[in-house]
Amino acid sequence: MTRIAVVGGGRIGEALIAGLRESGTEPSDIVVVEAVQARADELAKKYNVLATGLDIGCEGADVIVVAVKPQDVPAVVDRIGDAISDSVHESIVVSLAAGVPTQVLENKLSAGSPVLRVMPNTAMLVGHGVSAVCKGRYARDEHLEQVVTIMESVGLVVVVSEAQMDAVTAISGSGPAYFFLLAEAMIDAGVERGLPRDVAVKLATGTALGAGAMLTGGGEGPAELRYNVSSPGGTTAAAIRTLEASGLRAAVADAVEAAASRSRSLAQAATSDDDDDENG
Ligand SMILES: NC(=O)C1=CN([C@@H]2O[C@H](COP(=O)(O)OP(=O)(O)OC[C@H]3O[C@@H](n4cnc5c(N)ncnc54)[C@H](O)[C@@H]3O)[C@@H](O)[C@H]2O)C=CC1
Ligand SMILES: O=C(O)[C@@H]1CCC=N1
Repeated sequence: MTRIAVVGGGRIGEALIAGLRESGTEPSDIVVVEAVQARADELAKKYNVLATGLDIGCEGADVIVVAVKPQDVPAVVDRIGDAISDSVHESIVVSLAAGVPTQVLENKLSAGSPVLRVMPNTAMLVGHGVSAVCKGRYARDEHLEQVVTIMESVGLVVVVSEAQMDAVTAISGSGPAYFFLLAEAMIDAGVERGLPRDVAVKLATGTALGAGAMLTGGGEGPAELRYNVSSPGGTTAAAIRTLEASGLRAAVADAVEAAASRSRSLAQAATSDDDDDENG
């Protein structure tokens, strides 16, 4: 059994714990380290897992998942490094943080420590997460396999290079929010057309579920599926023309560039913190 310590029990830490529990991971194989005591207690109760301090949480952990804000990663990994430096047990350190390069973590740990990055998304909560995994400098293939296996228990996994992580973050890390915004807009538009809100919610969310299943069904691609909805001279063609004229594609491209750019700047923030530590 792989013992997993999740450091940071916020939104993504909880999504991981929930997905792991749902997929059958034993509660005794999960430990959560969360700075806010009330939140730690909440997670411990909800998922029947141990909530503890960082030293005890890291002790004997096979995989230590860092799920704190990017800006907090250097300080937290510093403490993890202290906690595991004397251990004979090898721990893999996995960062979920947007932007932060593996090198920042490696610099805080004993020489040669295996570090990987994973960019997951909140759909882990329902077993349909999408995660991209990349190895740091000292991680070997068996470390990669171990992390891929964990993330596969909560959804789909792709292996990428670290250079691709900003783009991944902008597509699948932040991506659920883009679909949620579209769903909100559809619901509000339905209400504007006179539908009761609960009916509009059912229509929009059920349509999202069906469209998602068709998109991931392994059959036709998105353009082909869209053509099949668009009857000649019909309603869909009229709607799509309006969406295109409103600049939907350009808006999506700009949004993805904004997210990737923000990811790059989070890297700079974490790297400068790292430099400060090393210089001072
Ligand atoms: N929310 C999302 O959809 C995704 C988030 N991420 C990454 O996951 C990380 C966390 O994001 P969220 O969960 O959204 O943030 P969040 O703010 O909800 O959670 C962070 C948690 O870490 C805790 N924390 C802070 N310092 C700590 C410490 N020293 N020891 C233990 N716990 C500590 C905080 O109390 C908080 O509960 C970020 O780096 C983000 O880039 C990655 C993919 C998706
Ligand atoms: O918004 C964020 O910064 C995090 C990373 C990807 C999704 N949520």
